[in-house]
Amino acid sequence: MAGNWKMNLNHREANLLIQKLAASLNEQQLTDVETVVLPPFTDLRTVQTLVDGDKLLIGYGAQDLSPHQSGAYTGEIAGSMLAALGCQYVVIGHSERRAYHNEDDKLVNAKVKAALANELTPILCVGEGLDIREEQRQVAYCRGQLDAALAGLTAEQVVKVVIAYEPVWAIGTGKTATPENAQEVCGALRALLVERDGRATADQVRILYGGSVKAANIAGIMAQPDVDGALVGGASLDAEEFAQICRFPEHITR
Ligand SMILES: O=C(CO)COP(=O)(O)O
Repeated sequence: MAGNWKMNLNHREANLLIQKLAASLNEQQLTDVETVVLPPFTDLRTVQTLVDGDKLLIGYGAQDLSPHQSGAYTGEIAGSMLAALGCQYVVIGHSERRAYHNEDDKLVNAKVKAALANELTPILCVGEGLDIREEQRQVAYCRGQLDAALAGLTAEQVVKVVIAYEPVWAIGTGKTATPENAQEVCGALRALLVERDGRATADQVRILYGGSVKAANIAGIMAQPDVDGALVGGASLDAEEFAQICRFPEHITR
């Protein structure tokens, strides 16, 4: 379960949210469900200090990285810098970056390679806009995005990638895809991985769903065979709500 904080919470607020989250989830729950936060860059040192100091079983990562290793790229953050801060994950190709920063498939592919070169796990986002959904082209569109993002990667590298299917029309809108909508595309993405690298590789890759995930709808989404987790935006800013999402196995067995 990964919480994408987007451009919210300064480092003091981050401190508070991590402490509340740690208090809401016991060690068993954090062992059963891998829990990850993805704060703004300026919060990462604070999160690292808390996680290390209190030995919290909470993973963390960044929301973007530069495709370059170092050099004259004003305003950019290199993968090696994130790794040095103990990050395990980095979001790549979020629809907000594709839309507001013109990130295309080629750049997304370069960023995936930069993440892997620095031993960071990419959380690679794909997802269709409303126009594509209305034309019922979501499967082909998302498969195309995934194929382009993974270009040139070996099967060994592909197993290290986490994929997040986030339909743009469901992000921050309160309109969650139905569990069947999520399964349709997540299943098609896994099928592409089978075609590309074989069943054994495809089965090891974790595929997340994202878009208006809340405690109230997580169980239905997680019950789908090709959904292995969630990428949560707004609801991850509320410690108790995010903790409830992370406790989803209890909802499923109930
Ligand atoms: O974009 C998202 C996570 O990356 C989803 O955001 P919301 O959960 O706020 O819809």
